[in-house]
Amino acid sequence: MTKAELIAQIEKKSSFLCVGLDTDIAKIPSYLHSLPDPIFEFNRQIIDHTAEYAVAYKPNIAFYEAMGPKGWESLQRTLEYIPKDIFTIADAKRGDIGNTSGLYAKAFFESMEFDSITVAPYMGVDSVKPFLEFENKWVILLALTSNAGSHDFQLTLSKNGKPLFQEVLEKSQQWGNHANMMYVVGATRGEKIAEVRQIVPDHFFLVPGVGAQGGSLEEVARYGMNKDCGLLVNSSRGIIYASSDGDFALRAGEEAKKLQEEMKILLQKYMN
Ligand SMILES: O=c1ccn([C@@H]2O[C@H](COP(=O)(O)O)[C@@H](O)[C@H]2O)c(=O)[nH]1
Repeated sequence: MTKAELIAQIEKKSSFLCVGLDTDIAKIPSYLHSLPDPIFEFNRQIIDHTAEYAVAYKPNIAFYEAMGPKGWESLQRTLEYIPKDIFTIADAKRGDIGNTSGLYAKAFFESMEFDSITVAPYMGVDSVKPFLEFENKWVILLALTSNAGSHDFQLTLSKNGKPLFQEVLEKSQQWGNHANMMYVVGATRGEKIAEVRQIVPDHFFLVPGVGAQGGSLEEVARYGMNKDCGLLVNSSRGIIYASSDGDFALRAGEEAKKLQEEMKILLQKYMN
């Protein structure tokens, strides 16, 4: 998907919502377990009830890998079911020496046809460049993550006085086709989002951490929004596990709608 197509979706739906498909067999209603592909059936119903409010879906690959070959099948079916005008993110957090990264890229961009993949930057330029060689495909680089452990490295100052997340942002601007790069910036990082936005004014951010992790959607929009919106805000558990009963998909739709309504107001207030 192109950047213009993504922006058009955001405008059309007045939404920058990404629904996280962190589908855990232990958490889905037990009556689905007797079906041939319970994970896909759960996702199908979630997609049916949230697609009008969402501009992106983000299956977290760990949840599917953990199920073995059946999990990969559920993932492929889910990807095929997502409407084609909605942006898809493989949250796989890959990155390795060049030839291996090239095969990760092929797996997620060609075999599976995701629009984007999350990539860890810490092996450097040759581990990221292979992902940037695919037209209209996107690398979403981990910059400042939402978890407490981001203090261990990302927020620690290097010998030239800059935090590592800043080095990642600055350095990655020199890598290959960096226009097709987005950055992961956690919603739990508050005002730090403004610092990130200053360094990369034009790039999209994938922002996990609202909902179950407690990040503020208002703060994300206030500090992170740019002229194109520039944000894809993810909520996984807060939407897909809004109910553990037979009304799970309806409740997911209601949660997605609530977020979309807030987003509509925030777009009017902060998009500049
Ligand atoms: O910094 C990061 C990077 C990725 N994630 C992923 O996003 C979702 C968040 O799920 P919630 O249930 O909405 O908390 C999940 O897939 C994480 O692996 C993140 O949380 N933080």
